[in-house]
Amino acid sequence: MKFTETELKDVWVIEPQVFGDHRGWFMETYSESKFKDQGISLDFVQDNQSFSETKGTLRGLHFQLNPKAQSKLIRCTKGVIFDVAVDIRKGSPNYGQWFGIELSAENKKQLLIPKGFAHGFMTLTENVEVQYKCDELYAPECDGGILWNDPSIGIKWPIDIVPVLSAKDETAPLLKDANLNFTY
Ligand SMILES: Cc1cn([C@H]2C[C@H](O)[C@@H](COP(=O)(O)OP(=O)(O)O[C@H]3O[C@@H](C)C(=O)[C@@H](O)[C@H]3O)O2)c(=O)[nH]c1=O
Repeated sequence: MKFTETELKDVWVIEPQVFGDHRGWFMETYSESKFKDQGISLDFVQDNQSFSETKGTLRGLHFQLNPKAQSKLIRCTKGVIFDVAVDIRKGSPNYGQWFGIELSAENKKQLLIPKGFAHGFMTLTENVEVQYKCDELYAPECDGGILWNDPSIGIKWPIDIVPVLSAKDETAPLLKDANLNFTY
């Protein structure tokens, strides 16, 4: 398992060791001890999976507020996504900055997004499955969102289209108007 910290402190790209043989391949997708060796200690309590039919579907940017903030370990198990983390911790030197990476069933990369970050992804193929682990349970009363194309963040989404969005995501607030309770 290879861990690479991104230019956004605390956001990690994790690449598995893939063992191939005549049957196919095997990989570990999470190892408590290997994460701890990197100084990353998380207690995952919920696993999620989503399916998006249409290329250009965008889910995000989402977070849960304290005290139900979530760290997420994200991977794409079918198709390709552009996965994005935005630092929304007030007082962080990277406040409002984003990191994006292609995750795919083929490249098997994972993105680790800590508490205090918003998360979103755009599907770059049809029929995309995304799976992620969370270290806090779903708490709809703490649900929060930021508009996917907030110009103050300036995410460069790879496909220049009006994406397929949920009704909630279409009307999400700008970062400057979002109700946030994360501190750095
Ligand atoms: C996130 C979530 C949703 N739900 C329900 C609520 C709703 O009726 C339905 C669909 O929820 P959403 O529209 O919020 O699903 P979605 O837009 O896929 O939300 C997800 O987006 C990505 C980017 C994330 O980072 C996730 O944490 C989550 O916010 O599923 C749960 O029951 N448990 C959960 O953990």
